[in-house]
Formats: sequence, C-alpha cells, structure tokens
Amino acid sequence: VDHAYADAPFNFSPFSSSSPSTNPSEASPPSPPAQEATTSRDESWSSSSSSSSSSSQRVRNDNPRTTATGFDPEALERGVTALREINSSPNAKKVFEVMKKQEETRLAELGAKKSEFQALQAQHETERQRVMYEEQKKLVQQQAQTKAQMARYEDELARKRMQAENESHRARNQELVKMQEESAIRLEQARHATEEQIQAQRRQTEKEKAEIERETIRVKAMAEAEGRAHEAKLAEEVNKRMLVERANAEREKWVAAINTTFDHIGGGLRAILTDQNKLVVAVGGATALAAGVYTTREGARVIWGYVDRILGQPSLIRESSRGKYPWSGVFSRGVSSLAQKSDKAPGAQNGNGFGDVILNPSLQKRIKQLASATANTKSHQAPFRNMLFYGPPGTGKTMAARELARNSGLDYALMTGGDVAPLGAQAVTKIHQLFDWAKKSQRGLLLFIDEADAFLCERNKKYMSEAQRSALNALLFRTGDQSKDIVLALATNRPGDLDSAVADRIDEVLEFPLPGEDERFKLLKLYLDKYIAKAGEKKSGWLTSLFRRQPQKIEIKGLSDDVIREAAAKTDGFSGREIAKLMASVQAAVYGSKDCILDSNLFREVVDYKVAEHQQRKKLAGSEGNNN
Ligand SMILES: Nc1ncnc2c1ncn2[C@@H]1O[C@H](COP(=O)(O)OP(=O)(O)OP(=O)(O)O)[C@@H](O)[C@H]1O
Repeated sequence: VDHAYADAPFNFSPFSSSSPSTNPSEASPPSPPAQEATTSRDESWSSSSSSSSSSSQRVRNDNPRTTATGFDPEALERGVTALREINSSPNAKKVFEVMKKQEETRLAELGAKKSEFQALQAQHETERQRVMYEEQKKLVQQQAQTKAQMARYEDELARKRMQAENESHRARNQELVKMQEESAIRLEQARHATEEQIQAQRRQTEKEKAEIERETIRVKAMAEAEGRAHEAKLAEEVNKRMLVERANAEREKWVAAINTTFDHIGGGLRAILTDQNKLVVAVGGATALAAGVYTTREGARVIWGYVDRILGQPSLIRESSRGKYPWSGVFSRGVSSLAQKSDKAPGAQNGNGFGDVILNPSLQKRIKQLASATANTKSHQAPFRNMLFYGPPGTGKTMAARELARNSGLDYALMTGGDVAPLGAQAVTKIHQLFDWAKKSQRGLLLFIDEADAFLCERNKKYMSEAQRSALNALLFRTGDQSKDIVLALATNRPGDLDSAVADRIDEVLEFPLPGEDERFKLLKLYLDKYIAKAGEKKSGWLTSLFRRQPQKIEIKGLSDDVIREAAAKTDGFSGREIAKLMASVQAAVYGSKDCILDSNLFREVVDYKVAEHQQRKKLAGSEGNNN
C-alpha cells in the first residue's frame, strides 16, 4: 500500500500526466473518486508489489528516511497529501475527468498502435505470400526448364537414333544401287558387244553396197558427161554459125540505111550549100523556131507574174472580201450578197445587224458607231481612223472586224502577224505589195492584222530579226500618214507588246472582254440553234445536197431557257470560242447517243464536264505561269 501511495503523486497528478507508463496496470481505466480509489489501491498492491523494486529505482529520494526495514514513508506521505489536496480541491471532479480523458486518449493511441501493428502484420503476410509465390514461380520455371531439357535430350536421342537408322539405310541402299549398277553395266556391256557385232556386219554390207553404187554412178556420169559435151559442142557450132549469119545481115541492113540517109542528107546539104537562098531560109527558120518557143514561154511567165502582181491578191492575205482577182471579186460579192440575203432569214442574225457576233451592249454600240463613222468617212473622202482590238483569245475580235467592214461598206482583208516572220528578206516587198493592192480597192479596205503583236512588237527586242524589223518599218512607212484608202485594224491579246510607233497610229482602242452572263446566255442560244437545232437542215445548194450526206436531225426535249441560263451562270470565265466549242461537244454527245435526243440531263452533263475541264486548264496555265 505504501508503495502504491508513494507512486501516486506521479501517476495520478495532473502535472505528471505527460509521463507515459508502460505498466499494464496504468492502462486500466482511472480510479473512481476517493473511497473507490482506496479499495483499488489495496487490490493493486498485490499486483504492484512485484514491481516495487523496479518502481523504487525510478523514484529519486535525496534524503531518505529509511526505517529499520528500509521503508521510506515520505513518498507515501506526499501521495496522501496530494490525494487530500485533490479531494479538498473544488476541481477534484475535473481532475478526474481530465485523467479519464487522458486514459481514453491513451486507449485510443493504443488502439491506433494495435491497428498499425495489424497493418504491419497484414503487410508481412502479403510479403510472405509474395515470396512464396515467387518461390513457387521459380520452382515451376525450373520444372519447365528441366522438362524442356528432358524433351531436348529425348529429341536429340531420337534424332541420333534416326540418323543412325538413316545411315544404315543409306549404306544398304548404296550397296543395292552398286550391285544394280554393276549388273546393268554387265548387261550393257553384253548388249554393246552384240550391237557392235551387228553394226560392224551392217557397216561392212553398206560399205560394199556404197562402193558398188559409187562405181555405177561414176560410170553413168562419165557416160552422160561425154554425151552432154558432145551435144554442147554440136549446139555451139550451130549457134555460132547462126550468130555470124544474123550479124552479117544486120550489118548489111544498117550499112544500107546509113548509106541511104547520108545520100539524102548529102543531097539536101549539097542542094542547100550549092543554093544560097535555101541555106539562108534553113538557118533562119531553125533560129526563129527556137526563139519563138523560148520567148513564148518566158513571155507568158512574165505576163502572168505581172498580172498577178498588179491584179492578184498578195500572198500575205489569208482571207478577203475581194477575192484573188478582180473578176473573182464580182463573183464573191455576188455570193456574199446572196448570203446576206439568206442571213436575213429568221434566226440567222442576232437581231442587231451584227451577224453572229455577240458582244456586250456598250461594245456593240461602239462598233456600230465606228462602222457608220467609217462609212461616212469614205463618202466624205475624209481619212480613215485606225483601230486596235485587244482582249483575251476567242472573244470575237476577228468576227467583229469582219462585221465592221461589212457594215461600213468597205472591203476587208485579213492577214496574220505570224505570217510575216517566215518571209525573211521578202517581207518588205510583200508588205509594199500588200499596201499597193489594198490601195486599189474602190470602196476602201479594212486591213485586219490578227495576232498583231507577233509582227508589230517593240523594235528594240533582242530576238527580232533584221528582216522583221525592216517589215515593221515598211508598215510604219506606209501608215505614216492618215489614209483615205485603208483602215488598219489590229487585234492582239497583248497590247502592251506593240511598238510605240504602231500604238501612235491607233485612233480607236476597243477592249473585247470575256462575255458576261447575259452574253453567255445569248452565245449558248446562238450555238444551240446553229449546231443542234439546225443540225439536220438540208443545205440549200442542189450540188451540196447531191454530194454531201445530210446530218441526222436532233430532237430537243425539255431544254428550257432556265436550263440554258443555269449553264450560262456555270460557264463564268468562258470565252466565246469556248462556248462555241462547248455546244459542239453537246452536238457530239447527242450524235454519240442512241436516239439523237438532246435533253436537259445530257446538256447539263456536258456543261459540267466542260466547266471542270476549263477549271483544270486554268489551273494548269496558272501553274505553268508560276513555273516560268
Ligand atoms: N462574241 C462572239 N460572238 C459569237 N461567237 C464568238 C464570239 N467570240 C468568239 N466566238 C466564237 O469563237 C470563234 C473565234 O472568234 P474570233 O476569231 O473572232 O476570236 P478572236 O478574239 O479573234 O480570237 P484570237 O485572239 O484567238 O484570234 C468564232 O469562230 C466564234 O465561233
């Protein structure tokens, strides 16, 4: 009891609560208030008595009051005092509660430690399991290895056994083969011996036979040769005799003929030589005949060249309303006036007096004004105004020039700039010839130079030949003054390339843009009419209808203006030429179909295809342009 109380101030004091106790009795719940604590102190004595020696070591007593038995009651007294203080303190209850809480905390800590310990145990268990699993795995691997080794070993054994068996089989087979070969060789040798004997006999017989035959042939040949030689000898003698006879006869004949001729000539010559008049007549006649033939031929050539130069159309002109010669002009004018009359048939014109040319309204108006101005210029004997048509290819420049000439009452002639360069040194002469010819036109002439940039480009350009430069100078010379006979109309896709002196001679510049949607619609309708609707119409001339096969008539189904307008919208960027070609493709597609019917589906199909083709071409041109 004394010991318990000696420890009490340390164990139960609220000030010693921080000191942990390892004694299991300290882990028990805190003692209830005073009396209960006394009883429990009695009970705990027995249990704590055993550990008294160890507890006493922990208490430091500097001045022990030891009894004879060695007991120091001081600690006990202090404990009692403390207990009394506690009991007398008004906070006794609180102290116990605090102690109780401390105990609970300690219990909770112990619980946490317990679960920590359990977790450790579980971890240990897992580790153990893992090690066991590893061990098992190793074991299995070892077993598998052993098994594989066993299998390999068995396999090795089996292979060796088979090898040995094969070896013995091969040896046996070799032996057999050897034996068979030996027997075959023996048989062969026997057969050979027999055959050789037979062949030797046969050879002997054949040799004898051949010798007999050779002898026979030799005798026969000798006899024949002798016969032939004799025959040839006889024939040769006969031929020789015949040839000699024939040659003699021929010679005699020729000698007689020559003699007769010379007799005649000699007689004639003698007569001419003896008669001076006859001699003069003969020599004069022969000379006159030769001179006549030569003069006629050369004269005809010169006269024709002169006529051609004076009256003929210069070779530079590709197309002209005047025809090659003046008399052919009468004919061609007759034909063209007839054609104009037939053009007046419904549908032949586009209703604006401009044939088949479809241009945007402002350009068309301008050309009309120019046409009437040109016509008035001629009637008033005023100088003509030169023109330049420029724009993308296939926009109707040539067509417009032709129509302008027709509307202004002028003749027109068309040449291409590209034709000048190949003429070389002759170009200058040809240009002068061209202007001389043009001046002869009674009505005035519109000289249209297509692809003008090929001929009239800047003179300083390096690649321009001397001849080309001279030709350009000749043209500049001929067009230096305002002319009352010739209207110069130039067409080009690259107006910037023209020589500045040429540009200076231009009075009117007209741009031919790509057709707009309205124009495309009109162009589509125009070529639909030309290539499709009129495709099967009979040609007017009886000769034509007699000799030419008439094309099949095309039936048009459901091709409304809306469909054509849709196509016009799709063909943005198309030139007039491209639209004409598109309609030609439509015609080809219709002729390619079974029943020769054009419906909106087929039309749309061709249009789409052509539009895609156009885009592709544009892309290619773009990429080529980039490459350059
Ligand atoms: N405005 C248009 N109206 C009707 N058809 C046209 C028109 N433009 C072009 N075409 C068609 O294109 C073809 C070529 O026209 P044209 O020769 O007049 O063009 P261009 O501008 O002179 O071309 P390039 O510059 O290539 O010589 C004509 O035969 C015609 O079928």
